[in-house]
Amino acid sequence: MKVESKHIIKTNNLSIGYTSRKEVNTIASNLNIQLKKGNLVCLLGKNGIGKSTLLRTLTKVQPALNGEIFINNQNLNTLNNLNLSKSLSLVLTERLPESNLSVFELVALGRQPYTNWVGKLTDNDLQFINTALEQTNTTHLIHSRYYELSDGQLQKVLIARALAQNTDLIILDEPTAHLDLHHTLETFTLLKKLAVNFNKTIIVSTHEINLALQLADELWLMTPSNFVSGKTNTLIANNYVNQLFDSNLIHFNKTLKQFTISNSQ
Ligand SMILES: Nc1ncnc2c1ncn2[C@@H]1O[C@H](COP(=O)(O)OP(=O)(O)OP(=O)(O)O)[C@@H](O)[C@H]1O
Repeated sequence: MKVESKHIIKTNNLSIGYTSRKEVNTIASNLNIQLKKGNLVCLLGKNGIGKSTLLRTLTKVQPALNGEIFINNQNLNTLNNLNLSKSLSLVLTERLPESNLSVFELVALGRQPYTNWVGKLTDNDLQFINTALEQTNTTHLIHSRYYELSDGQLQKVLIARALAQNTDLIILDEPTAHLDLHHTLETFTLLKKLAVNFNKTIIVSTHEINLALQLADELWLMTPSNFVSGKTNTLIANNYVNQLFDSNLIHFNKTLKQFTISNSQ
């Protein structure tokens, strides 16, 4: 009998990167990720290290260079788009193409995998949409047009769309990049709540390192030499966190569990 793993995401010797006609640019290789359900994971690493590339590969937005990815024990390559969109939702930072959609219509798109061919929304769909708007504090924007939203408002609406999609796994690429401190905290608190109260698995790439250290159940750290994952305290104790930046300007204070500015003297 085949024993199925409990991992919502599992990778075998995954390599990520880009292929052009002339060459292969490998960003990271031999990634063996195993993630259990119900965790808030923060993916950390300096600019250009490959966080977006990893998230785009895990979500089939771009192909893996090598290796395998399993989502809920199913090989990503064998998942069709409908089943993929019932398994995971994705929040990217890139602006969508210009459109006339209202916030309601944008969030309603999250229900697309569940609606019939006419796309008629049921009471159940409306319930998911309204709850998603409430959870992200965007109900007041419901009639606004996409192009009228600030970057921060749009980010929250896109999170609402992912919530309306009601998937076990939600993957977000720098969701707080355009948010002020208050809204950043609000977003992270919401993500944590979704993991704790609703057993959602959330993977979020972020530069909010100090927040990640406080809130994440697990960290994924990308450095030029390796990829490590694990509980925050274990990674701190094993000196992985302080290797995130090769910089004289900041250092990691183990007692405070924070990066602080280095003494210039
Ligand atoms: N479409 C692309 N084609 C070729 N190379 C790319 C492409 N997109 C990104 N890269 C390269 O891949 C590397 C990793 O980029 P990526 O965007 O994944 O980093 P990141 O960790 O998300 O960075 P940031 O924190 O700045 O958003 C970079 O060297 C980047 O130049």
